[in-house]
Amino acid sequence: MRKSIATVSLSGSLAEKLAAAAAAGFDGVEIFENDLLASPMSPEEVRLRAADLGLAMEIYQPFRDFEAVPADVLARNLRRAEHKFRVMERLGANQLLVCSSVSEDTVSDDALAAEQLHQLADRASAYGIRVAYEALAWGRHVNTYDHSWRIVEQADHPALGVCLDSFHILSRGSDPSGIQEIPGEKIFFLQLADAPLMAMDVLQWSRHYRCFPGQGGLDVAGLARRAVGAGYDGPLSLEIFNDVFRQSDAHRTAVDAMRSLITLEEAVGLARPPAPVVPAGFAFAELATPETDRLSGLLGSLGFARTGRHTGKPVELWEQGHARILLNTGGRTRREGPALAAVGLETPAPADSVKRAESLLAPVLPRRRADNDAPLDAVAAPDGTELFFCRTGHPDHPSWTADFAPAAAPPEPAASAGITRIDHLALTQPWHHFDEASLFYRSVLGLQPDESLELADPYGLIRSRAVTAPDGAVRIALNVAPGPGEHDLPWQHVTLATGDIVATARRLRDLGAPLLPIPGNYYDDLEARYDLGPQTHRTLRSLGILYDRDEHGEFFHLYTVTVGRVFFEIVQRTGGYRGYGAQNAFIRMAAQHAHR
Ligand SMILES: O=C(O)c1ccc(O)c(O)c1
Ligand SMILES: [Mg+2]
Repeated sequence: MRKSIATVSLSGSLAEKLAAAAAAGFDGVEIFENDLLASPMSPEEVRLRAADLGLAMEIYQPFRDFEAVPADVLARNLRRAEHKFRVMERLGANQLLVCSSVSEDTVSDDALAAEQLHQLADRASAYGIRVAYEALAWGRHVNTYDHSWRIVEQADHPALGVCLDSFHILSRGSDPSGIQEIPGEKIFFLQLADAPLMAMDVLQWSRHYRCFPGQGGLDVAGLARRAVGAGYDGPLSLEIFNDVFRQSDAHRTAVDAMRSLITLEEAVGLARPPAPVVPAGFAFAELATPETDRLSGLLGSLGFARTGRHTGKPVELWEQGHARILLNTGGRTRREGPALAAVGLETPAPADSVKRAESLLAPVLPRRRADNDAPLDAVAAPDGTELFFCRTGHPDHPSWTADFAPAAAPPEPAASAGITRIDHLALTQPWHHFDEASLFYRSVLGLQPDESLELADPYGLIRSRAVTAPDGAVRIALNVAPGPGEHDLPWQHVTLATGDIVATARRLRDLGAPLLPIPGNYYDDLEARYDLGPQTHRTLRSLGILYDRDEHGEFFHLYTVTVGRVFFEIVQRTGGYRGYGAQNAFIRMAAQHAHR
């Protein structure tokens, strides 16, 4: 189906919005009236510009407070409408969106509304224009889609239909199944918007918090499926009022928008991009660092051994169990010191992973490799982290590990601390790319986003949302501070799994690992919350291990201090625990501040 976006969803001037929409591959736009009014371009110039960019003028909007009014107000409203029709004629737009009235002039009288909308449609059709009537969720008398349809049906004019907007329908909890009762040719327009589930005034919610489908909690795909099922064949149009998008780069937002629509089309069964290849584990975590001393000391104290050196680049491979860490001194590093720069993901079919990523507009990175290196494809995640698609140690596939020569010095004997693999990675997102990131991981990699959490830090509030493979083999926690401040560059971490946290913790003490001290108050409270037996409570307290549980199992975790932007966490999950110890995050963050 045609893909469209409302200009209100993008930042900048009308010219910039059109350019961004076209560059991202949209077929058309909804022209938001204010964008035209504020533009130095005449309607004719806008029309030409859009045509040059290959963009159709899908609709002109909004026309407000029209229907079910006294005769004198109607006369004024029709006069107002004539002006709009003439502008639309110059613009080359042949549909006008009319929002249900919020005015004090409007009365609750469906017959009157229908009769007046009929008059409007009649005048519009003289210009070759159609009128799409949309029930705003906060409309004074008409605020549900079924009500708007009853009025349109009663008005019975070929140039009058409904505009369905997923936000207005789903935010009120209306049942979208009635959409199938509307004849497809009477659905003139379909606007798609998602939103995070929030308990708040619906107008504020709509004007500030809408987001692209797949980024919030509404079943937008389910609604679109019903409209298509009813026979709707107009464009799928994104109409997103969002405070963050208003100030973000329009080109980037438009790509995010397009990724959302492709994912929605796939969910609705309208398009079949290459299927997602869900990663089967972490191949490695790569830390960019100006020098290796501090990190190699830390890794050694965690029981890692340096097992290889890249044959062509200043990169070291450190291993323990199936956990692999790369230390890269060759890349660009920031003044904050070590940072998580790349992630290797195990995939059964790297070429298919790349195809999926490309079809969802993920930036595929040029291969930076020497001729004799194993081919390794990577895409850039929204925060710039490079994601490599790996097939480690598989006989039918070149393995990235072959590019590493065994370390000159043999690893320290039996230094292992019982770490088996990477459990999860925590990546910090720029605050204005957070929703983009969760959709990216979901659509490009097929990971499932968990619910969004808020974690209290002593100096701020961190929003956190994990994306997880169904089998838990890959988990990535996305964190963000909601505003500027100390957390512009917050910490990232690498979480390592052990099968025996107590044995690992003891071993780390012996190895001199720099562990994060946890306050005694935490353990006093833990005893109040859980009866784990005096012995376990003593052990957790003495080793600085934190504890959590959910309905599936238990979670034990401890932390190292922070080096540069990075720290390590070591965890033991039992019985299928799904979370990340979120309820302990404030203890950890306070301890990190205290330690600095
Ligand atoms: O918030 C509004 O006023 C508004 C305007 C036009 C729309 O299509 C809409 O969904 C909301
Ligand atoms: Mg709308």
